[in-house]
Amino acid sequence: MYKTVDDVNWENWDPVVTATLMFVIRDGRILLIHKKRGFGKGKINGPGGKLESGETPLECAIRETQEELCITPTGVEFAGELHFQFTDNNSIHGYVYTATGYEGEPTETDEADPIWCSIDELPFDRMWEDDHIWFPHMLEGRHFSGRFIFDNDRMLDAVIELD
Ligand SMILES: CNc1ncnc2c1ncn2[C@@H]1O[C@H](COP(=O)(O)OP(=O)(O)OP(=O)(O)O)[C@@H](O)[C@H]1O
Repeated sequence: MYKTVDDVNWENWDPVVTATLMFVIRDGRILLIHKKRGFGKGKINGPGGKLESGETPLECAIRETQEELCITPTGVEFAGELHFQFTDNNSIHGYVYTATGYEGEPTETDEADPIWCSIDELPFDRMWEDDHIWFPHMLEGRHFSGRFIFDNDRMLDAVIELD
């Protein structure tokens, strides 16, 4: 049973899922989604999802943003990595990207509803519990690597490293 980040053998950690997140940030605002289905349904997050075979995390992040919001992000940069170990043995390795712009118009799809938020008023109470730990670093443009233990929706422990 995982309780703390130190309970995981990170050297040999073999995540069940590799996934991505993309955050378009411009003019003091960030483009988030209300996730309508799948893992994290009902929460506010960035567009993103699971890696498909043969795809790089960057390609996945762009594709998922196209699929979920009908936009193509531009000015994309790597922001950080997230390592989630769940008590039920699920585990997710997440790659986070930022973008400075996009082509197209953010549009609601079956998976997601676009929401523009001021970076000063983020809806952390409706987001995953880890987000408030690494969002400030992402918004400052610092690279981060986070390790987290979750029991379902509840975060049990967190460690964040900065470059
Ligand atoms: C535990 N704390 C967490 N904090 C922040 N973000 C988290 C997260 N845990 C998962 N995520 C993200 O949530 C998306 C799941 O989406 P996703 O893999 O697409 O799930 P979904 O069930 O919809 O699958 P498909 O759409 O069928 O691929 C994916 O971007 C992933 O990075």
